[in-house]
Amino acid sequence: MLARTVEVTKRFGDTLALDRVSFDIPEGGVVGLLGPNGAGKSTLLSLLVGLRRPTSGTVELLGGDPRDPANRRRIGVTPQETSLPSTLRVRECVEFVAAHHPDPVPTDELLDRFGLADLAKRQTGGLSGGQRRRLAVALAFVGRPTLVFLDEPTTGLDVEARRSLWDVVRDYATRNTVVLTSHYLEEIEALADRVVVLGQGRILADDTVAAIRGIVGIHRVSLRADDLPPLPGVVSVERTDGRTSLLTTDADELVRELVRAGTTFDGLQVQPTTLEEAFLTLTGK
Ligand SMILES: Nc1ncnc2c1ncn2[C@@H]1O[C@H](COP(=O)(O)OP(=O)(O)OP(=O)(O)O)[C@@H](O)[C@H]1O
Repeated sequence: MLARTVEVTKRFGDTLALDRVSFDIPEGGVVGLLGPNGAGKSTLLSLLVGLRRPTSGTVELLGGDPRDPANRRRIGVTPQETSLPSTLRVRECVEFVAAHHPDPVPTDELLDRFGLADLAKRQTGGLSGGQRRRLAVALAFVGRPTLVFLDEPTTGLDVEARRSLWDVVRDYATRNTVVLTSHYLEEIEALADRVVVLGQGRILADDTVAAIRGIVGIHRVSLRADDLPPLPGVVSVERTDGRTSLLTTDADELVRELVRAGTTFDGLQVQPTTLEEAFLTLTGK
């Protein structure tokens, strides 16, 4: 086990950012943390990497305290927002970080791996947002970390840059371990086998990507009808202002069944649900 939290709660004043979160990071592969804005993903990472202390509960990193520098030296982190000294050149940034590690990746190799070789001499202040983001992610890998934490690593990257970063992460995770956060199931699907879904500070699901995909495939079908026949895949029903709203795992089949049953209805709408909505419905909160 590389890291774990046990019954971890984190409060910021009145805000309950994490609510009794227990979660393990075993060795090898990619763990995806998925959740909407404010779910607690960044807070969870900040506790795991020793930047913050939990209000209660315990956090372990590499068998010890995440605040111990000896443990932190073996991890790599890219926070959600990074500021790079604007007058330093790209190569100088990498060399600066490399100087803090006993066995860093050679600078040219790292720049090449992250598609930064042509930018080596540029000052970071002149880089585009996406180029800066790529450098910030690259810096997490300089020290050959056992465990890498990436908070929304591909924010601001174009499709090509995103795909090539995915390749690097995937390759790294064949020998080491990566934890990454994202709002997008697609990103996690491209990289991780396991997804931990956070919502309102709680773990809503911890499962394979395939299982989570099934849950997120839920749609909201809403319509006006007096009487509804039994319908397939329905996980919840709400009635407001004369409209009925059904959450279903198979919207197509539900609509076919409505027609087949000769139901009288109007105002039909089919919408994808948000992640949060899908999970909150399923967990009955
Ligand atoms: N330093 C802080 N002071 C006060 N509240 C905070 C602080 N950091 C986080 N929070 C609150 O804790 C909750 C969880 O925030 P967190 O940043 O962990 O969410 P997130 O899942 O990373 O969201 P996002 O996807 O927007 O980055 C939010 O309600 C946030 O407003």
